[in-house]
Amino acid sequence: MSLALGSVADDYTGASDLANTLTKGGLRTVQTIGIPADDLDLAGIDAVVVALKTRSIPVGEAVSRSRAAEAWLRGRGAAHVLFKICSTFDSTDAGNIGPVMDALRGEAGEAIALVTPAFPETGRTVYQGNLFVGAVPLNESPLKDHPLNPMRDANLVRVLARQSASPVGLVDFATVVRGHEAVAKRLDALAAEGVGAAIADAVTEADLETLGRAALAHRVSVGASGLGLGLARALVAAGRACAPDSAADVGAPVGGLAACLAGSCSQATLGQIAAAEAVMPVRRLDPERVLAGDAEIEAALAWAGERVGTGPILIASSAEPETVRTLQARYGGDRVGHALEDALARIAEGLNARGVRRLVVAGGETSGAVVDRLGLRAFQLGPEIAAGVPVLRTLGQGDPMLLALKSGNFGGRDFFARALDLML
Ligand SMILES: Nc1ncnc2c1ncn2[C@@H]1O[C@H](COP(=O)(O)OP(=O)(O)O)[C@@H](O)[C@H]1O
Ligand SMILES: O=C(O)[C@@H](O)C(=O)COP(=O)(O)O
Repeated sequence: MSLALGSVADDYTGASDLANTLTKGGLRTVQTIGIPADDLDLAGIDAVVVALKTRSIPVGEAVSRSRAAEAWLRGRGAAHVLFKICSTFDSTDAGNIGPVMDALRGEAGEAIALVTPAFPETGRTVYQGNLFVGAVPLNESPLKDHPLNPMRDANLVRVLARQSASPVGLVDFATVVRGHEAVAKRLDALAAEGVGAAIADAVTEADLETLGRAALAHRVSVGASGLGLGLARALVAAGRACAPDSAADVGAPVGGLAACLAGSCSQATLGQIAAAEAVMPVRRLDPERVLAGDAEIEAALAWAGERVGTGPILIASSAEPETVRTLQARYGGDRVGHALEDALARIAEGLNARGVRRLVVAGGETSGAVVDRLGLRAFQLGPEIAAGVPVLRTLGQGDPMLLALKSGNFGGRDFFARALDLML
């Protein structure tokens, strides 16, 4: 069985977002955590999204892990590999989007890679190479305050050029609206000038269908879920995937206790935590106490143990930008980030040991730490909770669990309650 599409994703929430989009686009999709075990059953599967945790790790490791995942996908017949990045282009001048893209493009023997983070369903559009989040440029959006990768430049041609070894060009909107052949020509012309990557404008799903069709003529592309949608539709139109008619089904209820964890400090997640206070007990971790030792984790687990038997609970480390800045200035951003991710992962493990089988996690890095700590390896896709966030069911690991791994920025104010309603 050959895969119609492979994807290497730079974080776990991003991978579930893409797997959700590919499923909606008609591809039977599985999400794996890292390179799958050899016994993963790929019968009837069109696409595999290999989730890595490479967005905020040293460049060399991000490159080598991404290359290994790409090699695995190619070995399963994937003619095209999408490097799934964040729709808000989360990265720093050191990478990791540019270096991983350069490596995958080199590996694929391609002269140029099409790049677009556009995902109109969640308000991410690209015009003249500038990324908009809703109505504002990226650098005016809440992403300017991200704890790990504050995004302070909306011009992605400039942003990517700082990270890539080759020059970066633009496939502008006027070209995209002329269709996939015009895009293909523009890519060829840029490649002939020695340009190694082109940011492509996209405002609507129709633009992404055009870009998906153009990208499919190459072996590698870089983008968010919007490009995934374009690729999925192009594959179905070309008869290379068979568009199953049944919607994603998460199978029989798993039962067990339910809990939510939040490590994202995005404006969306802060609002969702505030809304959750009305419907479930919420405990806020004290980051200073987390940095001081294990007592805060033990206290949170004891608090949860008294409540989770009668209904879902939420434990959060999330804080407003000013509080985050103060803490980072005192202890260092990396140290704080890792300590809080690790604390929430250990709390997830403790909750699981107390019978929690349904778990909602807010935050990409946070989800990565939790899923790794629980040792989860692969997921089947369930129904969509909000744009970019599906219900996931663990695959091939004994008693199933249900998870929702939410990008910090996604979902409406009632996200936690809504997720739990769909996770039975
Ligand atoms: N109170 C806090 N102060 C500083 N950093 C925090 C706080 N709470 C969480 N963090 C860190 O912020 C980062 C949030 O990243 P992530 O989980 O990927 O969320 P998002 O999906 O919003 O990007 C994590 O490293 C997390 O540990
Ligand atoms: O493309 C997106 O916006 C998401 O799929 C994504 O990658 C989310 O990353 P986090 O916000 O770090 O969870």
